Amino acid sequence: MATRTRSKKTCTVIGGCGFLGRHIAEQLLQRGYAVNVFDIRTTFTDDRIQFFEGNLCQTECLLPALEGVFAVFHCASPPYSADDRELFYRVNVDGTKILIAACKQAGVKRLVLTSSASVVYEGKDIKNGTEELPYAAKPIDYYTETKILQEKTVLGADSADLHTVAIRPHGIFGPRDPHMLPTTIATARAGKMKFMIGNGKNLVDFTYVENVVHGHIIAAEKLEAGSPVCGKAYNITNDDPIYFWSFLSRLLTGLQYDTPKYSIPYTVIFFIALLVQFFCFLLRPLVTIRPTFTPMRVALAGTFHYYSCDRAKRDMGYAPVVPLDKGIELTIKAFPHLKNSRT
Ligand SMILES: NC(=O)C1=CN([C@@H]2O[C@H](COP(=O)(O)OP(=O)(O)OC[C@H]3O[C@@H](n4cnc5c(N)ncnc54)[C@H](O)[C@@H]3O)[C@@H](O)[C@H]2O)C=CC1
Ligand SMILES: CC(C)=CCC[C@@H](C)[C@H]1CC[C@H]2C3=C(CC[C@]12C)[C@@]1(C)CCC(=O)C[C@@H]1CC3
Repeated sequence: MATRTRSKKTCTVIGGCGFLGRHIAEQLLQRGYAVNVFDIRTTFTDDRIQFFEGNLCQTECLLPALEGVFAVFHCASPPYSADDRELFYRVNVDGTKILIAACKQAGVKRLVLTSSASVVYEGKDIKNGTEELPYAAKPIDYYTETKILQEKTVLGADSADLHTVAIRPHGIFGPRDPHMLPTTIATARAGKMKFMIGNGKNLVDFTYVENVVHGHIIAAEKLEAGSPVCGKAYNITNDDPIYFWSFLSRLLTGLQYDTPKYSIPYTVIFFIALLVQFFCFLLRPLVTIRPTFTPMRVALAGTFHYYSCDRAKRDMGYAPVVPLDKGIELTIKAFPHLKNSRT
């Protein structure tokens, strides 16, 4: 049972049992806040945290977790790999509207949304992209389509009653990451990490989770009447783009797997991924096949996508707190169970 001191400000983390949400909750505790976690599942226990299990689409579940709260961090979402349009719309779009209304009802004054830098990405190169870029007219998947609608809704709700801000991280990695590192290792274990997509020289942002957390917390602290952060979106990265394949190779070598030795031209593999997607679609009535290399993953692996975080530096004094090399080292250390046992 969480013990509360009157003097402590309380924050609620929606999606606080997920990868990023749990890191936000733990860092808030470190910085002296009391913490509520709201999630549809409970994945860990901590005596200092008050847990609320429920669906954010239900106001009656949300309200008890929002009473008397200083700031709400909204980082709940279905996983980006879920191929379920209806679920994305229900949680990211409808659920976010329900959360905004519940925040207003509970008198919450600050709402920080975890958006994504990919709201402006259409599968084509982005180099040092700023927040001024237009939203993707053709988002690469339902995940991105609903992240755009979610961000517009949250920023549009900014008012004197409820101040809002959207943080746009990119390629989050770190201890307990359930996505990037496990997918990379699973691909290597399946023997599918033999080829590099393109020439390997496409720069991409990979952001250590503690930097993403730091961006969220300083944004919440700045979120008050008259502040430039109200109603705005902010890219939060490590400010140190790296070649996509160098990054993956460092994770692979760190866990003692071989790195890709050959490369295939980007357009060739993109075309193959499109063909595979088409055949999977034709076969759908008979069998469901989930290919590893979808056109979306090929695009993410073969194009430039790195972003400027100058706006966050200027408006909220953001600077990464963990350098990329250190982040990679800490991440590798956190996954001893994924080390290659065959070497
Ligand atoms: N992982 C990445 O590289 C990036 C993630 N993001 C965003 O960061 C946020 C957090 O992502 P992760 O921590 O990686 O994902 P995650 O899947 O680890 O965490 C999401 C959490 O939301 C919870 N959730 C889902 N639906 C819910 C519902 N209806 N009600 C209550 N809780 C619900 C899940 O149970 C889970 O614990 C998401 O909004 C995602 O779009 C943005 C950019 C990059
Ligand atoms: C080729 C191969 C097997 C690569 C493995 C790494 C990928 C799993 C990641 C590389 C770039 C990542 C990324 C995301 C998820 C994981 C990757 C595809 C996001 C789609 C996660 C959600 C977002 O908001 C945007 C991210 C962009 C980069």
